[in-house]
Amino acid sequence: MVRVTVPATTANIGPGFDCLGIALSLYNAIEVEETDQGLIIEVEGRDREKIETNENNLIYQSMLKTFERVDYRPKGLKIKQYNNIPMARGLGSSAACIVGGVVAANKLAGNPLKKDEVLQIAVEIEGHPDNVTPALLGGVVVSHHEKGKTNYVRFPVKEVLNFIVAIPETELSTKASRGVLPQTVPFKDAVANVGKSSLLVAALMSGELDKISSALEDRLHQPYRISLMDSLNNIFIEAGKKGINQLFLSGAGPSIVYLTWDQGEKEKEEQFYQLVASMPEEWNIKVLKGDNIGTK
Ligand SMILES: Nc1ncnc2c1ncn2[C@@H]1O[C@H](COP(=O)(O)OP(=O)(O)OP(=O)(O)O)[C@@H](O)[C@H]1O
Ligand SMILES: N[C@@H](CCO)C(=O)O
Repeated sequence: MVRVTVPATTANIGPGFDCLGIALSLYNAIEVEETDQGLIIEVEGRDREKIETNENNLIYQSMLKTFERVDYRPKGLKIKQYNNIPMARGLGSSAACIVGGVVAANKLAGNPLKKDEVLQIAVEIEGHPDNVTPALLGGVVVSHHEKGKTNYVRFPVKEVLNFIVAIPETELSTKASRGVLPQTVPFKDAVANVGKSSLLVAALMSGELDKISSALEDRLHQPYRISLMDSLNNIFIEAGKKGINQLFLSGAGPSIVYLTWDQGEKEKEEQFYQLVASMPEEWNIKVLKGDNIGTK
């Protein structure tokens, strides 16, 4: 029996659209074993009622693609999922399934694939690299996929960083959230994002955390996405008025991350909690750390 744990991930981190992601201390686990025949899929934990337990299951599909790639044919499979990452909230639930499935299948086949080959299959399935790269590798990953190849640089996420994640009950699929993005943007907005995402990566890598606040502004996707949910709009506007600037939409949303590192921020953190609690929907808050291990 093979057991794989995969971290949640938060992608984009504001301006790093489709190219920046960080692994977080919230995990899904998958247990897989070969059987004599058939397919059994059991699911425990979050959102279990929304998950297909037949051949359409995303973990199974990811395993199948991997087995085909390495020419391995198990007679039957039993898959057990233990889910803590909420689906369709911007925390990389599908990425965790895809990476977990590919890694588990590779292990059952005797590990014929190297890590970068595992990553390649995961990116092909997910369609963008910014969740699956930190899910597999842990840490902060800057990635770009073109001409069938994913180039990336990975570095550790600083221990001092806290990721206060506000998760609404409302779901927002990545597909729907990508559907509201513009085909073109003003040149000045593109230039601003290049500058901000470059500054953000440099600050996260060097530890010059005081540079992060001004580097989190995004003009390519957040302005269009936060209009999808009144509370998202209200939280960003009200937080800005209170000088709470280290907020970003987690991946395609709707979860929001408040990035903190300074013990002196306690009052602002309390104001953030109160702001989220004042929203009409049910929001759940998790205080997470970065994960530097990735998939185990
Ligand atoms: N834990 C899971 N178990 C099985 N299938 C899943 C799981 N999470 C996601 N999926 C599959 O992936 C599809 C997309 O999932 P989801 O809506 O979570 O998208 P996503 O891109 O991962 O967004 P997010 O990052 O918000 O989770 C789902 O419709 C489902 O088929
Ligand atoms: N970069 C992707 C992240 C999805 O989690 C998006 O924003 O659509």
